[in-house]
Amino acid sequence: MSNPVYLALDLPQLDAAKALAEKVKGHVGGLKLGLEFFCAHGAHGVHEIAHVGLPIFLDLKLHDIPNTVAGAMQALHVLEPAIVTVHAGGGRAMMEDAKAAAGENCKVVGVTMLTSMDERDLLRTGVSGTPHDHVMRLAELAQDSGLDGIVCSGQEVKAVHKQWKNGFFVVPGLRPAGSAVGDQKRVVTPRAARDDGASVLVIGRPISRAEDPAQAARDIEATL
Ligand SMILES: O=c1ccn([C@@H]2O[C@H](COP(=O)(O)O)[C@@H](O)[C@H]2O)c(=O)[nH]1
Repeated sequence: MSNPVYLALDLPQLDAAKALAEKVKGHVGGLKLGLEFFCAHGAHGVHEIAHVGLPIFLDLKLHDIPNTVAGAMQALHVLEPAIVTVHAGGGRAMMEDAKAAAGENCKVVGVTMLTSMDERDLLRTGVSGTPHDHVMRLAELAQDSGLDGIVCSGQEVKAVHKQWKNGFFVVPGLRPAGSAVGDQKRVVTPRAARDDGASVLVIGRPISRAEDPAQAARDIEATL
């Protein structure tokens, strides 16, 4: 089985991001580039990181009208990402058009409810009910829209996996036992997420901020 860990390269400096990716490349299965990296370094930065030789996950969380999101997906073909995220809250037409416009080998996954939010945060956005119910509702919409899978927390992945057997499930908000939680609220360990059906384990600070990132990545790999 290939390594399901994708390292989130949330670093402002391109050189530092490249150096980190080179250090851990033997112990992770892919590299995730998000808004912080893409806003700072754009397509050039993605090409630079692609030289490391691991699959690239562009976590851009696209959320706009269908025509605009489809145009953005088209523009990403040249970067050959393995995975791209859109917000499931963008609705059915947006997700259908995003998937139709994606490159042939690119998985499109819908972000359901950010792992940094809990039930109280959800209520403040005007949505009553539990994170579980909200994630299940958006997972069904993403599946009906033809997406490959969703992003959810490790607290929901078991239930989603039961409902969507061949779905592709990306799980961030992962913390090895004893590590700092930071701004994440719906957190589980990497092992628990994998056991519950996660396809990809997204891990950032527990590796990138460790004194020895390669050792931290090895330690996580050993728990899986
Ligand atoms: O719901 C979500 C969606 C995306 N993320 C991203 O994952 C990483 C997590 O980083 P850590 O340092 O391990 O907390 C980060 O890039 C987020 O943008 C998420 O955390 N939750």
